[in-house]
Amino acid sequence: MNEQSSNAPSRRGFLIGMAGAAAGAATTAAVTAGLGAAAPAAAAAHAAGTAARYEFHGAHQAGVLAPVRRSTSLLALDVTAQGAAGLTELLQTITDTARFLTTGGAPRELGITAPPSDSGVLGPEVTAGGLTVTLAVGASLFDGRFGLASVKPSKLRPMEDFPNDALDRAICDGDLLLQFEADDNDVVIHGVREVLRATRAGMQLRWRRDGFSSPPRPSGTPRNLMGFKDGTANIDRTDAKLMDQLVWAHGGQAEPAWVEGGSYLAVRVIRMLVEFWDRVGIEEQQQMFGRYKGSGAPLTGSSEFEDPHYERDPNGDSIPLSAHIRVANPRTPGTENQRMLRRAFNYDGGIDANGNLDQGLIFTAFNQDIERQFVTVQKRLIDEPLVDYISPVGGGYYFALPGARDASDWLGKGMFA
Ligand SMILES: C=CC1=C(C)c2cc3[nH]c(cc4nc(cc5[nH]c(cc1n2)c(C)c5CCC(=O)O)C(CCC(=O)O)=C4C)c(C)c3C=C
Ligand SMILES: [Fe+2]
Repeated sequence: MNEQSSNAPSRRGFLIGMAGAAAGAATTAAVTAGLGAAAPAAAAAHAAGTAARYEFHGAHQAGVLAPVRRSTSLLALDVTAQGAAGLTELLQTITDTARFLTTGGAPRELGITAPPSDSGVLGPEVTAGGLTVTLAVGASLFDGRFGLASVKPSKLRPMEDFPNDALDRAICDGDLLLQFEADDNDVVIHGVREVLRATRAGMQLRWRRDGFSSPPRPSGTPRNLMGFKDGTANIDRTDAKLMDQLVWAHGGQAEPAWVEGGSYLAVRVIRMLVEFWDRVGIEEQQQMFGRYKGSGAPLTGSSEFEDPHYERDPNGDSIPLSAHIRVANPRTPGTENQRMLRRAFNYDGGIDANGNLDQGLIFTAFNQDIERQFVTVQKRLIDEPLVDYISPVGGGYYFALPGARDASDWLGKGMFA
């Protein structure tokens, strides 16, 4: 990793830099955003020109339950470090770098002859900027290269092709997935650059997709690029009991002990055929989702956050039986434990070879059990009318590691216990 490049700081040197960083953080006007009140805190801090900060240490990685922020980058990587020792050093370096970036502070001075220790993209002082860095592992990490085959999370596997998928395998799976998320693009890009710089000899980029979330237009939940509010009926991330039932994996008979506090992450890069979609009448669009485009209200109601009433609409006269929300969550007894924590981002990839817009959704969802939740729901959605207007092209299944509990801990340590 870093010692391969004479310009890059060693891990030990990097840790020395941390001391300055921590001191610097205390002098910034940072707002430590509690997870529950994080969205208003982040918005207020942003308006005031100060930066939100999410606590790096804890039983869980902060990026899982933090509110969706405006900018994200997902990077899938393959590990090139050798053996358990090489992987250990890589994970420690990722942890140390993420700890510094999400805390903020002054980068280490290396003297005038060496290249600077930081790109300077954020100026002389690194702002936390509402950054979270979430590290997840893919099934291929457990293939035997690192002696980890016996501790693989039991449900982790490469992502299969579903009917109607058009997966480009070059943008699927990977040993690791890193998700950077922050209030602004420059904070995300800075984070990506610094983590890749520190780990250049230990891992290789496999695919990357950048995304964004819209501000409320005009209020409530952000909109996707089909113009619908996306995230309205999500599960309540501030409900700790619910998160224990639906998001956090638990070590025990079915899972290795180290997975406690982690979560299965489904990522789907789903292209939207926006040129076709924009020619569909509003009535038909709303019937496909089961919600009003303007307000986000279910077609059985009038305000965004009221529940759809399927019991009053058994034949689908208001919300068709094939509507996206009705198929995804029929709200029938026995389907409650299929719910998942969705975190959707829009992407704009420019144009394709035919001159069509390459836009879509980076669908991400955290699950306690990827089979019981994401896979079950995805199978139900196979024949929904919306499939004519979308094309899943990439993604994968990953396991978001439990959090680093303190400054001596590192992400993934439990796998080696
Ligand atoms: C397998 C899971 C899901 C995939 C893949 C998925 C893709 C997808 N979704 C939208 C737009 C919307 N989805 C909405 C709700 C919704 N979607 C899923 C699951 C998947 N969606 C669930 C579980 C739900 C919640 C249903 C409920 O509980 O009522 C909505 C409505 C607003 C909301 O609640 O978020 C929209 C809009 C797109 C465009 C898309 C693929 C491109
Ligand atoms: Fe959906």
